[in-house]
Amino acid sequence: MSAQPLVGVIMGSQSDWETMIHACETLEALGIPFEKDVVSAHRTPDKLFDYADAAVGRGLKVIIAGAGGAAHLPGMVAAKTRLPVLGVPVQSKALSGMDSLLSIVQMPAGVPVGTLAIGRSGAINAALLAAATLATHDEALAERLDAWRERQTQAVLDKPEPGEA
Ligand SMILES: Nc1c(C(=O)O)ncn1[C@@H]1O[C@H](COP(=O)(O)O)[C@@H](O)[C@H]1O
Repeated sequence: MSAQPLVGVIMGSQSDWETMIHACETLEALGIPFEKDVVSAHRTPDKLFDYADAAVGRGLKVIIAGAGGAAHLPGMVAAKTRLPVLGVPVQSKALSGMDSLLSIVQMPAGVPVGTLAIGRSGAINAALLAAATLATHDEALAERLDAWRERQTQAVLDKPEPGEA
């Protein structure tokens, strides 16, 4: 997207993309400019510090951070910026994402990370929470978000009854 990104979507590894794509697709559907990048607290710590330090100045309003396993990325970003950080636990192979969830959720008081559900649902909901946050100051986005919610409701209502084709 060419407009000034308002949401930064970062992930610990390229391998998280199959989860984090759902956050990006949701932001895209809502017309929210975003950027995406791989940033790792473990593998690229200097890049993480630079990213978090520069985030406010670059005009980002919310950061969505997805990571799996020893998922320190969201917490470390939150430690370095006052922007709201939404953490998405990526489903890990060894422990099905419980490790990711617990690594992200149990932050010490004073350094908040808004922790979402494991996997695709969490990625989508992170984007929706980012949208809801931005929509408090953006009437046009608020209308797009309302329309998105209405379409979701209608899609459920339009489904055939269970057991029907
Ligand atoms: N949890 C983190 C962090 C971090 O928290 O900084 N950096 C990479 N990772 C995670 O390692 C997992 C395996 O990564 P690879 O597939 O690259 O081996 C990924 O889910 C990633 O988020």
